[in-house]
Amino acid sequence: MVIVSVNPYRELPIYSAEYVKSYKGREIFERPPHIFAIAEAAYKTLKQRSTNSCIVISGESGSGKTEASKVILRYIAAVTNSSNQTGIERIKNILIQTTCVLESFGNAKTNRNDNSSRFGKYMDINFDFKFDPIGGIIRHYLLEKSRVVKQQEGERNFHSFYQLLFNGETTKYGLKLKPEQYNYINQGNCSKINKIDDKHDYQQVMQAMKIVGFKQDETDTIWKIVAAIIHLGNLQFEDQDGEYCRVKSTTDGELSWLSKLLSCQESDISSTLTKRIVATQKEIIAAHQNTTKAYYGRDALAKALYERMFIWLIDHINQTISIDPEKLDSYSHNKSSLVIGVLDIYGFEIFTNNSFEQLCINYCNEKLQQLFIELVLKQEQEEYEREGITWQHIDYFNNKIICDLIEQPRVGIIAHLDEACYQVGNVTDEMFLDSLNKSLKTHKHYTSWALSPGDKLLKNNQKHFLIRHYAGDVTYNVEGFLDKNRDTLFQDFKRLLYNSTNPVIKSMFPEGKQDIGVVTKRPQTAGTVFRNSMIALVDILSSKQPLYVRCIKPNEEKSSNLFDQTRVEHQVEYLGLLENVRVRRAGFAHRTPYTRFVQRYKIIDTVRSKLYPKAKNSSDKESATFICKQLNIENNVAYGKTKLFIKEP
Ligand SMILES: Nc1ncnc2c1ncn2[C@@H]1O[C@H](COP(=O)(O)OP(=O)(O)OP(=O)(O)O)[C@@H](O)[C@H]1O
Repeated sequence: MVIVSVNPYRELPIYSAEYVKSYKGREIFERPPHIFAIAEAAYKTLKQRSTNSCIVISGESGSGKTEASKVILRYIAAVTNSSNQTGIERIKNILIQTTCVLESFGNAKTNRNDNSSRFGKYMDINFDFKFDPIGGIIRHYLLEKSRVVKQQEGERNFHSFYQLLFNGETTKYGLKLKPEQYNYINQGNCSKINKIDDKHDYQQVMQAMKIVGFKQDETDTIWKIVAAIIHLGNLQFEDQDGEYCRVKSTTDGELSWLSKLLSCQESDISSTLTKRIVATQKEIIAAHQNTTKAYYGRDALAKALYERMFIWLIDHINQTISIDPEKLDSYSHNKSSLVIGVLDIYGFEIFTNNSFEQLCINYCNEKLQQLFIELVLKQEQEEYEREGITWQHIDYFNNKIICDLIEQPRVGIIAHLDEACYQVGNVTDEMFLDSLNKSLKTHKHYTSWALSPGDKLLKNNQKHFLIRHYAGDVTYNVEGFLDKNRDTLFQDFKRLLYNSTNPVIKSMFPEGKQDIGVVTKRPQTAGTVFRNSMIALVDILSSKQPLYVRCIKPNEEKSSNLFDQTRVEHQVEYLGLLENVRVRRAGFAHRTPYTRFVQRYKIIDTVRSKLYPKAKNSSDKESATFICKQLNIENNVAYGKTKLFIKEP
């Protein structure tokens, strides 16, 4: 089942209680297309067939995925349990409020969307045997943490930073300067934007955190971390003879504020930022860092702090909403609860400068498109062939070749990146690009400046490679790829924060417990972790009955050139919607095994119903044929080997 949702970019009066009522309990074909209809279909799948389903929301950045996911959550909350049982009401409320918290810490203004999700989210909602929500679990995917220290022109850091700076209580965090004066906040030159009221949003987040169950000291710690990162960005180093450096003393006392906010000793912070503890076979020494290395370490610390805090937030939410396995017995008959999953993940994006994160985001969208092709276009057509139904094959572009290009072991882009990261010696981003060029020079969906110097997208971009994605060509700048893939946080920083006297901060860095000199296993690279998480996500989605929301970003009001393909046409094309309609129109919307069909509809067989189960002498297929004849729907059905196929009325 697929619904196409075009972002209206304005409030429409179509989500009211009246609308909920008009979709509740209705079949999908009874009412006009609506996100509520998809949510209702998922809920019906659960109720009528005791089958888990998932709603996959996809589309490019800014097409309305997050808004659609919120509409779905609100609908499910509205149609379930109205008897006001406190436990269920509490869960429903928390599920809705988590969105507000996650948007504050995981969303940011980009050049494509003022409220863009910079992480992926998959939420399972658990239902009990009365089909009421009893809990849930959120899985998260790669937060774009590089944004914490670097933003492109016209973009902002995560909303949380501005919510803290504009809420009027900044003095308690030592934030006395204007937002434009903080280095981690001001790079996009747009701290304040018209469409977002940060002060108001801060109040809402505080309220939501309370409802979700954060204790006061936990909420305080979260904002202290955000404030500490802002201070960290203004911390400067001064050179001492080219080899050494020290923290520059400033009038704003960043170091002392960092100490207060992170509950760590000022001297420990300073030495961790300027020295690196190295254990040799004989001794443990503190190696001095030059300013370049110190700034690198400072940025790594800021990114790690934010990422760990974000993961801690989600873990904490999960602890509040996840169902206790011990109690599953009282919720369900078979020790497992029924589930509706909702996937809202970052959409396909092309910026002026695309980096490692865009490669991951666009790879994720390739995987989702592949799943759509597998489930909606490929399997559908294969089923007709398997069942022996006459079928005219409908062609479509299969993007598996692009998924392979990125994810294949040994030869894919991620494998090349890992290999470059694991090599000893001074391996550079350019060397990684060379290895791609050598290995992928004949690949239809890969090129680079060295391979196609005449390509207009690659002109003068010697450090870029280009992937011909299903949704368009994207050039990626390799600068920083190795570093982002290694994703190293020095043990010194983990030790520093593990020794914080704030228990929440301490709990975010458990590896800091390790003694100096202990050799640990090499962690997986960011690229491999992401690839594995995408493969696992596809497995989760494939195990459920999928329903699709395909979001479309509308055309600009003033389209620049009438002869250009419009943005909507482009999306319709790459999303494979035309092929989807063709398969659907030529095919059969409903199918059911003969046994189940006869079991359910034998009552309609007025001639022979009294004879059941004796009419079983005839096969289920014969009985089904008989029933269809009586209903006079023969022209709309096809008889497969094991299933009856029925067209839309
Ligand atoms: N159904 C809707 N009604 C009104 N406005 C909407 C609706 N859907 C989206 N919008 C508007 O479009 C903006 C972008 O939508 P949204 O954040 O849901 O996009 P997205 O597809 O999740 O993008 P990203 O991939 O960047 O996270 C919203 O902030 C809102 O202003």
